[in-house]
Amino acid sequence: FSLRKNDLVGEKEYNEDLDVAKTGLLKMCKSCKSVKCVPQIQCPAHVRMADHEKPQICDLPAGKFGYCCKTGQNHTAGQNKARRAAFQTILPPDVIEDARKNFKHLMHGVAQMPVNRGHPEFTHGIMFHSSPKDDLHNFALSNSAFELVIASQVFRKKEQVPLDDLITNNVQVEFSKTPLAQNCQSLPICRGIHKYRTMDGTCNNPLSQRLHWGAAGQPMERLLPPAYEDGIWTPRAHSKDGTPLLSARDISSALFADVHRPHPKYNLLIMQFAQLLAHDVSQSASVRLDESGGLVQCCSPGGRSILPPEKSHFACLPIPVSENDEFYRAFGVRCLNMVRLSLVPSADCQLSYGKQRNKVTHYLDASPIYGSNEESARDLRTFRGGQLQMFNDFGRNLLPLTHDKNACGSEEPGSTCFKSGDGRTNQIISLITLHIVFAREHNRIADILSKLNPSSSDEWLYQEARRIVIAELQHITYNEFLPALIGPHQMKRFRLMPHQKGYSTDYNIDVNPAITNEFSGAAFRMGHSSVVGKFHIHDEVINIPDVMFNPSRMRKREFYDDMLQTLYTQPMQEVDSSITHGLSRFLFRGHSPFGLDLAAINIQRGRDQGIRCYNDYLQVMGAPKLNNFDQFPKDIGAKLSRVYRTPDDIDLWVGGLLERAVEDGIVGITFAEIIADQFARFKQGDRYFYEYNDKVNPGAFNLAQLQELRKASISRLICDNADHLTLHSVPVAGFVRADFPGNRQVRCDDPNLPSVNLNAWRL
Ligand code: HEM
Ligand SMILES: [Ca+2]
Repeated sequence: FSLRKNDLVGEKEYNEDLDVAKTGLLKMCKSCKSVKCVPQIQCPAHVRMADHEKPQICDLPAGKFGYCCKTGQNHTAGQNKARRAAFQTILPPDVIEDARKNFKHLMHGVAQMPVNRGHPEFTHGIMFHSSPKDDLHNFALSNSAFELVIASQVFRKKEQVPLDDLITNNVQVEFSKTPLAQNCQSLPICRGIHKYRTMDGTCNNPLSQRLHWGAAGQPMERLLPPAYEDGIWTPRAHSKDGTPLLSARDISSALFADVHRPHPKYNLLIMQFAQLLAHDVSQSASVRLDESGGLVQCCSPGGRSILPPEKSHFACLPIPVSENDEFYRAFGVRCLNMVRLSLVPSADCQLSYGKQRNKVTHYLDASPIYGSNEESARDLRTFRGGQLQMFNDFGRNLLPLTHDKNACGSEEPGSTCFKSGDGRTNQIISLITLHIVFAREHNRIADILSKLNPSSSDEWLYQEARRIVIAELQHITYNEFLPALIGPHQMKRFRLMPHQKGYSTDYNIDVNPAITNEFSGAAFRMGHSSVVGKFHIHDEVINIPDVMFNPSRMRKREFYDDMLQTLYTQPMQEVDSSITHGLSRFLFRGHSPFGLDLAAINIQRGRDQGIRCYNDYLQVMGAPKLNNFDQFPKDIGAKLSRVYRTPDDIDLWVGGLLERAVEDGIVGITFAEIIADQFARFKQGDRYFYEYNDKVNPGAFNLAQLQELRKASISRLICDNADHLTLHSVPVAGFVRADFPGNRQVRCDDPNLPSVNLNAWRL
């Protein structure tokens, strides 16, 4: 459905906004001096300001006003600094003592229920896996963050700190000046200026206090303050009217049926590309039992019941299943395992709410291909000719194989499991296909560069090919993918379209590129609705749960080409209130008769991440809140009213999916805005973005190279890296269904499919 009637892009409302401006509550300015004119969502503190405090309004390129606003960092920060001195700014010793006691108690009370290999919840755990070393590191960091979070809880209670001050970072207590300082993280050290981006994303922003921005391991940011019940880490569990919220599983089964609704325009390749992007910019980590990465179990065997509190790990957030559940009833399942996300101390190490750790580089930098730290990057290289390792399978280059038994969860001898820069590569076989495309592209480019410049070193070839691959990925994302996803209107308002010529001047040193909880915990999970339950490959029908963490089919000679063809020809599913049972009943089922429910997981995860309810995001975009279920279309309103007490309770992921898609886009307006904000950060906050000149980017492309990179397209990329056994032609518009009017199928050698000419890299 559309919110247009009561908000956002309607011409009438735009004029009304201007009337308000003229009558004086809001001031109008033609252009913003020293600050930028941004859409309201990029100036989110405006919702907490009185009318006379609001920033000046200004015109945005595609209509609707924006705010003159210094934006891009610390959105949840308080506006009223004067209030800060109201409470203690030092941490009293008894708070520290109590915090340490509480922390020890939590760590000793942990349950030791095993999570068995092969079970759906074991496979769910693999989603957060990267390497044994990283598990160890994560365990230590997460414990540090918990000790600080507990200290914050004790302090808040003792000092009676108002919730509002806490969630807007208005309490100035620095742990670095207390005995808890050993839990603080140190800032990275950057020596000189790097021509190439670092593997872990450090040293991107040039200011000394911001060298960690966007780096792997840094916390997720937020658009709005968290919705924790205690302001710190207790998940939202109550309706605005004080009654308990319904279980995420009940909401999932009432609202998200499995209805086949093929998208009239877009194909599955766009779904698959979206997942690769999601993995590039976000990987959270679940809390672990011990240093070796043992998984936490919150349900009794067989999911028969939720473990009682005295046997439960402190990070348990299991999903209750009703006795009469339409699906799980048949198996006697009353509990779906769910463990809360790991936290990380923030760089300023101040008393605050819990901040979730992102394990990968926040930047859009092809980290799933190269890795998010120096060590995993080295592990993927051959150190000859700039090449990445490949597994040569009877003449076809596939990703290298791995023996890490946690990468696919299977211990069967001889089973196939691939290695890449990301621990989730084997999650679904179509994702592996795209990984192979990009890894082959790297090697193809390194090979051409070495022929053009025979005396160049392995390091130069590797870094230069990497820089080109990242540029291609960024260009395809901003030129082909994003316009399809969020529509042309948002592209203009957020200034996201690539330039046709010359350099972009959009770099903004004040923009923190970090992903927001709203993006990774809700908006970009829109992709789960676009997934299809069955792949059709010639006469074979493959149920998706059968190819999750089970990639052996990739070794069939023609499978890679065939899978690519399927991604081109099969439509994606509409992004709406339908989720395939392959995800909502059988997720990671393996050999079990039932699996997990990803829709319920997304809802529960949103509560874990402290994401506010849907209505708050309508407000931050400048749209009125929904006060009544009657404001939704009849059937949706009726269903919603059965699972939520008031419209103020609706989870963001749910509300966003129920909206009608924006014009010429795939997602509704709320997700479109959150996604647009995020991709604006990836662009404005990344010094190494491919369109910047050498005043900004120490590894800038020259103009001739940049002009070549603008020829990159998803279809050229696939053509250049296919086996050409069954795939010989591609549609010109690669994300659009081949049968969509106006889309043409061309042979891979057709000159109408331009190529990036690497002669521009001859030294
Ligand atoms: C193809 C089938 C897919 C499966 C089986 C799958 C499964 C999962 C699972 C199990 C999680 C972790 C859930 C949690 O515990 O919170 C997850 C997270 C996520 N998924 Fe998917 N997903 C799929 C496709 C996609 C697609 C197409 C997108 C596209 C945009 C996407 C975006 C995300 C995002 C943004 C996250 C959060 C990542 C993080 O911050 O950790 N997924 N997915
Ligand atoms: Ca990345």
